[in-house]
Amino acid sequence: MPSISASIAVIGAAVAVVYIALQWQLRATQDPREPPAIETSIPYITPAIGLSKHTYFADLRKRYGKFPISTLRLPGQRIYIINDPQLISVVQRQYKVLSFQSVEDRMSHKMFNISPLTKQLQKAEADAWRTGPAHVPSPAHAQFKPLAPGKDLDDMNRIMLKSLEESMDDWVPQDSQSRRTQLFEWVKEVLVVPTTNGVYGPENLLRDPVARTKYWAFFDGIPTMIKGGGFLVKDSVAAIEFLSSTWARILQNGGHKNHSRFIQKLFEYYNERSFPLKDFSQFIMGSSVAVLGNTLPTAFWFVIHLYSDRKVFDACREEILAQVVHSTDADGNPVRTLDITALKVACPLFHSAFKEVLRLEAVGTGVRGVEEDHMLDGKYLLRKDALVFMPLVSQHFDHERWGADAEEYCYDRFADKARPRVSNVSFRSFGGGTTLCPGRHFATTELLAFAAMLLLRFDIIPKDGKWVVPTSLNAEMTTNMPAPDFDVEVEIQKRSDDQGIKWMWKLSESEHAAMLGDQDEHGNEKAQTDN
Ligand code: HEM
Repeated sequence: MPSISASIAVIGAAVAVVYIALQWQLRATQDPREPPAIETSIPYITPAIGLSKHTYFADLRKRYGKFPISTLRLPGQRIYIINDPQLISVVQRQYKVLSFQSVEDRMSHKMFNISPLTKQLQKAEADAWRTGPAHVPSPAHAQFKPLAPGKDLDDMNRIMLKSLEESMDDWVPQDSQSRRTQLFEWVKEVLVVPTTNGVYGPENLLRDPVARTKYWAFFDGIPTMIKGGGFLVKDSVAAIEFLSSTWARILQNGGHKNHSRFIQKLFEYYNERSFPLKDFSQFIMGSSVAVLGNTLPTAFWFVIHLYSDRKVFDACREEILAQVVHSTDADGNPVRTLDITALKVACPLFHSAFKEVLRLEAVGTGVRGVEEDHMLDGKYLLRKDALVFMPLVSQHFDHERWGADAEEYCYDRFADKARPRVSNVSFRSFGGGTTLCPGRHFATTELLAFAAMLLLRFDIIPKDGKWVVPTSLNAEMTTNMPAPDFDVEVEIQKRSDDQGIKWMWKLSESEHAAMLGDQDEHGNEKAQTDN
């Protein structure tokens, strides 16, 4: 029988042989024209472990400096990490070869149980767009048109605002002056219905509390499903089945006509192309992740930053108050009216405080799929089927562009004319290029309106009188805007100067202000009209 030391020697030798073989294989399969490979100390394993946390990208920058582009080799997958803003612009211009559409299609295959026919149809649509003329919209763009500024978006905004207004009287119970609550949970509870009422319209499924419970079960399982662990999150899979079959029943009976233009357009898109109903009702159900996934955490961080610093609170409240019109109703009771459009066009500090939340708190990564071998900027070979990652932290925390205070919350950063102007490519919370988030106008209107309503009518006091702004180190990479690591217990109080006042919230103008980050289809910046 071999001694223990001999066994250890044999195992050690085997490990060494495997290690050398992996190192050899990694080098042999890495084309010298590809970006340099990093994190090769244990080939394939080191980056796989690192990528389990979003903090990995900041960590890589600390260890490797401001590298422009590098390769991470994972088992069966290459990932090119790009930090250089010039290269990011080049990526955005190559939107057909370095495609967001292919990432969306891959994700849908990981989350949903869809038929081979639907996969074929998805591929045919994507190929037709990729090889077609420049003016042909991508499948996603054809589906999400109602979110662009225009009548459909105005209708969505109005329904969302009405819904916010109707729910506001219950933010604190009507027979009470205050309520104690966990802030993130509360924000989610009060915003989920107005947001989805706006997007889905009068027959919104998520008005039903059972459907909302199912949505959260689905959402919580996404990170595991994406990693191929669907069998570990049976509740999520069952929730998808429940929600999508409910959608299928609605659509089968023509119920989409009672929903918003957004849903009608999605239905028309899939139906005209003969996608099976069972499959596309899963996609329609899944759209709720795009709608809510980033919106709800952004609302939480916005509220925390507005209320946790008296200076920010006072400056923003004062600016909004200046837009409030005072009048009386027929019985002589005080009426105050706020035009929500003014929050975008006449409240530069408040608008800046919002953008700064998006800049500072975002942890996500822009992702693109490489459709064919491609020489990026004529310099770096990107191999077919690899992924391109553009981590937000590399852009948002760059001292050269944002200043030495890049890691701090400076609410007036975007309104301060003394600061140098930063390129849109460096502000990536809504993504960039042709795939810039189409829901950004809706989300911005809603979150500014929600925060203004709070500032004007409610005080928020932390449990022990002292604000603790949570970290988000443990957040999943499912969304760009993270959930906090812990919730914050607060008391929400009706303001003493708000008794007996009737509030009117109106939306006078159609969407017209370009968001920071806007770029045209070539990745060039659009003129800024909102600063
Ligand atoms: C604060 C809230 C939001 C944030 C931070 C956000 C952020 C993003 C980001 C980063 C992307 C990927 C873009 C890229 O990589 O180029 C995206 C895509 C998308 N978002 Fe949003 N989003 C928000 C709210 C919304 C809302 C409310 C909707 C719908 C009403 C929405 C609909 C979409 C859709 C449909 C896409 C896919 C676009 C495409 O395929 O071209 N988003 N969003």
